[in-house]
Amino acid sequence: MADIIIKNAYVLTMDPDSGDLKNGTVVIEDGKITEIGEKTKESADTVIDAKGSVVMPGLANTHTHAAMTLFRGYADDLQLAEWLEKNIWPAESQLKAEDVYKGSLLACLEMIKSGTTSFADMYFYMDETAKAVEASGLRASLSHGLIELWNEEKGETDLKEGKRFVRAWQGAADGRIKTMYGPHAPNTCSEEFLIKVKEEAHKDGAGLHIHVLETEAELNAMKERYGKCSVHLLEDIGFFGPDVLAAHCVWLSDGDIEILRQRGVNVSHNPISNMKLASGIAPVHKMLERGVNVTLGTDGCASNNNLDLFEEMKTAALLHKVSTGNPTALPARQVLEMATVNGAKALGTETGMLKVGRKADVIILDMKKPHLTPCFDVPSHLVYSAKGCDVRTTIVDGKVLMDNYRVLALDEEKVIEEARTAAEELVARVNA
Ligand SMILES: O=c1[nH]cnc2c1ncn2[C@@H]1O[C@H](CO)[C@@H](O)[C@H]1O
Ligand SMILES: [Zn+2]
Repeated sequence: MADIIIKNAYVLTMDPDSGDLKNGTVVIEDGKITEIGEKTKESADTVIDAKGSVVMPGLANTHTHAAMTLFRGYADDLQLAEWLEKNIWPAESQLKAEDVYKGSLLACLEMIKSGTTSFADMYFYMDETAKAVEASGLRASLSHGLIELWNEEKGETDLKEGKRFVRAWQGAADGRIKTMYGPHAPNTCSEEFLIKVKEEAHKDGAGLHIHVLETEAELNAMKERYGKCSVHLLEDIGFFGPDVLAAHCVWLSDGDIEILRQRGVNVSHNPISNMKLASGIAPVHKMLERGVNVTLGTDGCASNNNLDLFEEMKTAALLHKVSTGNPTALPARQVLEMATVNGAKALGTETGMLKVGRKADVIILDMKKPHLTPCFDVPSHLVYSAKGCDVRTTIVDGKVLMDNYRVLALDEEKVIEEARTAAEELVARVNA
């Protein structure tokens, strides 16, 4: 007997070896997809009639700072340096562990409700984010942010905490939690420090999550300090490999793109954050053309201001059409690939496709809505018309976290209320 059968759905597999099914069935057992077809002979405890719905792989948010939900709308319409150094960092200095728990739990709730089933995070008090992931049922790759700022002592302290975190949580929550090292950026960590972090990550078999060339200011600072850009510095110290997740990658030269491709680096494109902070436009069209694994991220809620990957998909598709002057750039299916298949590859998670043997991270979208009617092309609707709130059911690791808009994994009202109170008290401490 299976655990879950989803029937009568449009099945968007995202599997290059098999097409979509207009009216199909997905069977889930022991956390995995065991059958996909027109019909099944199986029976199951839970049978979901998905008539008028689309079933597809859950989305992967490859760059966020979950607890920054607490700073949603806190410091908008500012330059990145002023935003980060004058507003966000002083506010973060007042953060307590329990704030990070409440903010992360709010983020998990928002992700479950908008179809994101896995995410990559870099922040502080990461035990709390890990506990929130554990409680929520989501899948995540978590790292403690290392901001050395050329202070050797701070570097040591951060790295020690990063290592403790990696060792404490690697493979936790039935393997739903993976850990990474999170050196913040090449302009906030020294060359020597980045080398040390890379060595520790290799020793522990953990990945590396880093911001790269987000702003022109970073590019200029790197050229001044080292006579080369961040990508060349990281290349020269042997930092790059398929275990690296590089967020932003806005200010790339063609040579940089070639390095990222050769090293199999995973790029997290965050169009909304880049547009909001006016950081620039990442050369995503070129990267994809050359075969770089480009994925999608929202960045934190202070620079987005939500975690809805459906919004991110639409923004990516539109931004690269207007920036290349080519309306055929980033078509809907390619954008969906970035948010599913490519994201899963970057996080190393055996998800991202509906395929027999893959882990069952699955979402169901309700298509019987005014803004989704009529429907000639499902991928096109998912990118250009749908919103996260059209997701009615979210399944991770074969467990139903939200059933027909009802969140089972968390107490929704309590999570919202506690995060709201924590955020207000935090801002009161900052202003005191
Ligand atoms: O877009 C961004 N660029 C640079 N830093 C960021 C961005 N968003 C969040 N953080 C900062 O990264 C640290 C996580 O370890 C936090 O200080 C967070 O505020
Ligand atoms: Zn970030």
